[in-house]
Amino acid sequence: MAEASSSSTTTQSEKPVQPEGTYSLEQLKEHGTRESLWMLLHDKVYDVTAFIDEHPGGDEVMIEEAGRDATEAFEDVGHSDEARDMLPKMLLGDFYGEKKSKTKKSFSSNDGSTSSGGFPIWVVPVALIAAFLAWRVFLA
Ligand code: HEM
Repeated sequence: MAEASSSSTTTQSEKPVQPEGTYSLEQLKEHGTRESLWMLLHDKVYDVTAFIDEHPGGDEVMIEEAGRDATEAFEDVGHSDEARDMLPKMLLGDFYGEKKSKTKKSFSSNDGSTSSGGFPIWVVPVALIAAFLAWRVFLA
């Protein structure tokens, strides 16, 4: 009854609210058997349970890709337009969140690079010494 959700102090600090009709990796993983088989193709989640036995490429490959991102496998086969036209019927919704369980891909800008605005501090004295030596050599 009480509809007092004005400025609710949500204690959900980490996770943003998942939009309705979207499916997360966790949900996808829960449907990884032939009893209930979901797969992710091009950021969309499909329920392919009823299609497993009808799949011209066999059920094994489908089960292998169950509950995960099957985009690469699907594209590697070079499925026909006919195959792609079957997809909308099995569509559940959009994918939500990260596809992989957070792979650490932090690019720590390595020192030593002369990239814009950041060269090692020792370059300055070395350059000065080199300049000084060059000056001496040419004047000698
Ligand atoms: C819902 C998703 C999928 C649909 C609707 C689908 C549909 C089809 C269809 C219609 C074919 C017949 C050939 C064609 O028209 O391209 C086929 C063949 C095949 N599919 Fe799928 N497929 C799906 C997912 C997958 C996945 C995830 C794999 C994993 C590798 C896969 C592997 C194959 C293979 C190996 C063939 C046999 C190709 C051949 O013998 O020439 N399919 N699929």
